[in-house]
Amino acid sequence: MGADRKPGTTSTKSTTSTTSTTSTTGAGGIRGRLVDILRLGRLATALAWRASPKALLGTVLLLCAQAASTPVQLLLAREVVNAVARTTPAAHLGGPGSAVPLAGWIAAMAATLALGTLLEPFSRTCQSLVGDRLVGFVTGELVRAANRWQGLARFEDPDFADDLERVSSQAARSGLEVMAYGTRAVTTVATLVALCVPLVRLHVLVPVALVAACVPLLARQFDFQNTTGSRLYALTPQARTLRYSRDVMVSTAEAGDVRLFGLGGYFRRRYDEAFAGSVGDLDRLRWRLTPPMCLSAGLAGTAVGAVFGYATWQVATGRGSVGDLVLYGGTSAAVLSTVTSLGFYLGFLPMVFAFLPSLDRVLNAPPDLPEAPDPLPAPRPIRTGIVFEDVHFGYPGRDEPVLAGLSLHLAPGESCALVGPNGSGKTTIVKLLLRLYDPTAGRILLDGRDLRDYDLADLRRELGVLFQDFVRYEFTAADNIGFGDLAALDQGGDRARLLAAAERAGAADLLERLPDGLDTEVGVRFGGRELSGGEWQKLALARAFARDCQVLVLDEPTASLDTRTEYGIFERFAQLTKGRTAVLVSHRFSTVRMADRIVVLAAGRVIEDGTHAELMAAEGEYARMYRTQAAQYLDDFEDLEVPSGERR
Ligand SMILES: Nc1ncnc2c1ncn2[C@@H]1O[C@H](COP(=O)(O)OP(=O)(O)OP(=O)(O)O)[C@@H](O)[C@H]1O
Repeated sequence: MGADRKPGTTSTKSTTSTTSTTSTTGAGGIRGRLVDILRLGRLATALAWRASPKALLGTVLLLCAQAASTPVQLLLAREVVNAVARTTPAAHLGGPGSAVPLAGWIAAMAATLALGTLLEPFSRTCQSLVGDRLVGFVTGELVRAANRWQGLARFEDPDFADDLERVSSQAARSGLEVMAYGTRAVTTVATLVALCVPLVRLHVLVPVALVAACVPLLARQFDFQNTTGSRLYALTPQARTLRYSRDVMVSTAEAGDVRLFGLGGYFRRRYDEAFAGSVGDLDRLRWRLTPPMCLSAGLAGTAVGAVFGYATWQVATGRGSVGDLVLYGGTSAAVLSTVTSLGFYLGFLPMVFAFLPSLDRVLNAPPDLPEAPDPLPAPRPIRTGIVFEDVHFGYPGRDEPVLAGLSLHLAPGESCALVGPNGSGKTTIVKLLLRLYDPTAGRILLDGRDLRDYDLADLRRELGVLFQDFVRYEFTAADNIGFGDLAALDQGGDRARLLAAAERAGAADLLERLPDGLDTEVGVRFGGRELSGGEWQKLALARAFARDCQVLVLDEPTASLDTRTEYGIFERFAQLTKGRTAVLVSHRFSTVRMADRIVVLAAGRVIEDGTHAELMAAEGEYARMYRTQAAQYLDDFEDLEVPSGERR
């Protein structure tokens, strides 16, 4: 689990490991940790710089200017007070005379104050600009990285899901935070030194004692930020659970179910419990860290009071001006607040650095499927077909195999239906054929060469697919079909091609009914026209048909179609799959019968293989399943006068 991974470490297991990262634990020790921090700092600043160089530069400069303003203001305050004192009967309290008149000091003081106040909104604006651009930039990089992962395993890895959660929740802005908190920490140290200089005039031990008294507070501040940051990191899996519980309650997809079953209150309670668990944990930690922080704050405050008392005594005994009193009092108070801020900024950095490795792992994750060094183009035409050769497969993170020694040959141009009980491995075979996973053992050959030898993008261009859980793109109907072949959309919209694909999928009548035909926005998310389940499936089927491919994979292609539409596809199936190798997965025997050949699976193995007639004659598992299927449904289907030449 992600929680077990130490914050700040960049080494990780399996698919999420990166070649560029180094472990920060073990032999490397502190040196390794420092090297890692430097590398991560470089990554973060490079991202922030690439997102918005001007705004980032502006932010850093403004933060430096803001840091300089406090000591300058205190020095000017001293001069103003002294100048005022010199105009009173107690002129000696104003110290030695100055060439600059009182008005000059007041103007300088007012200008510095105004400038300090003015800088703040500018600084905030610049930080917001960098922050927004950085989130956009990092999201762009994330999408780019995600496009390099061509398989599914990484998306199903909970560790990686935690990393993605961290990237979206915390790490996206980390480039800005490293820059902003890093700059603030450095400038705060500079401010601290600048504040200590005038205090030396009071007594050389004063700044030393004051800083020493503030160090415990600095340490406690750092500890508070650092510890809560680490705990937040460890709570990522809970954060994901929370997000899921929230999404279930507010998403359109689950809205009907949640209302019908009255699950709103139940999910609310689950959310509240999970939230209370996470927040309670953080609360306890914060309360535990607060008393030592109070004690150290008390010590630091006492030290400031002591400095002020000492300065007052000095002035009262004629060893300083009233301006000095303002300067020393203000400076010692400023030292305290500066140290507090320094602890805060320094404490924030480990938290930022804890989340940064997730960003690093996600952005630099290597391709998840091995790529051939010299990949072959996909064969055109396919000559000998597809062979599953003693294929074994188990999903990552699951012990039991799904396929155990599956062997199967799909001849070119042949249509093959996979049937079998739920969980027998039909969809898994399809996913392996599409190379969404690689077999654990054995090979899948296309024209005698392992699928892994081919250029993946080229291979996938030859695969048209309709997934069982097909995607409903809430764009236009044209987009839903054209996503099957982007060229049909890119070329200013090859409408004829889109319409032809719709026609093949039995979606022509649907397009006629839509108010703007192909240009109708579908789905309610953006106020488009909602479609029925079957209508969505027709568009998804059209998407599969839109691709000029040699292999067609249809997983439950008719599950939501009405009998007549299914029958229409049945009638034209031979023509639709002409010249293509087709793999059909279905529980509907009316669909299964469209195929030239039927392969029956059980527990990841082929138990029967033949045509419908052969398997019926064999009186085996297929015949039994066929007869068990709802007789009424089959009767309805057969009533639709199937031309004898079409039925296999
Ligand atoms: N992404 C996954 N991660 C882990 N296990 C999975 C995953 N997908 C499927 N499985 C498991 O693999 C087995 C085979 O699933 P598969 O989807 O291939 O079956 P199927 O024959 O297509 O089933 P159905 O008829 O219900 O669609 C099931 O036991 C399932 O729990």
